[in-house]
Amino acid sequence: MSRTPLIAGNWKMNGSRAALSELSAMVDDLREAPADGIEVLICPPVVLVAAAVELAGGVVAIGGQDAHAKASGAHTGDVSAAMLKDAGASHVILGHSERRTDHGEASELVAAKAEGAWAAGLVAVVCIGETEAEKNAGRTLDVLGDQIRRSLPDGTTPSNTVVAYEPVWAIGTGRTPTVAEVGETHAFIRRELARRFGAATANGLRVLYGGSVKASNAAELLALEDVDGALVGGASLKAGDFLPICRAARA
Ligand SMILES: O=C[C@H](O)COP(=O)(O)O
Repeated sequence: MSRTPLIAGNWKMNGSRAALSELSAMVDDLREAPADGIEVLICPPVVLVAAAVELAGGVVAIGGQDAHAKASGAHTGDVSAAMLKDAGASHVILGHSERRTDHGEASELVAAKAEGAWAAGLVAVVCIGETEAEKNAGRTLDVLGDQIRRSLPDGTTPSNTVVAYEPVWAIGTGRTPTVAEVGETHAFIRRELARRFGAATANGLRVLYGGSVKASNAAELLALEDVDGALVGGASLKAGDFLPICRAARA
């Protein structure tokens, strides 16, 4: 089955209204020379989502970086998926390792948030990944299998969910697994998805790789059979860094 590659940028807690000029540069470039057959998504801090949607003009999809599981209520400081949808977002990142670490988010909460995202009509980009200690203990596949079982709700489909594999130790460090390791891990994830949701769903689900993706390593990672795009952090902040990654994705 052919899966449309998705190149997603996660700005994390970076950016300001002035930084939206980088999004404008991405949009202008992609409008002039469309990356045919590729979807491009930028997830800015929540306060910039509405402005980003306007600037993106449908050329680049805009998403949030987290959302509460519920649609509304007494949850000071939180933002719901319905609010992101209302602001024009189409996707939301859930269960990023920084949320799991900084806010103690467990896989069950991530699954509840995914259901909340679906109810609002957003695509959930659900993140999984092992820590360095787990990798060194030889537990990578166990950890990923467990996160797939508990973070992805029944009802996961290729149209409501994207999976992002991010080895925690590769995030923002400049270190990545070897290309062969990424290929093997993604093949494992695809097999686990098939066990959980059946072959047809697993073959349709996009599985992104994230962790120190940059222009110089994007092509070899994105050429792998089971890698359907990238979740890019640092290299998504500047158009000059991000656009070459988009161009490296196979259509
Ligand atoms: O969500 C993005 C990832 O955490 C990757 O971040 P990075 O590209 O800066 O390593």
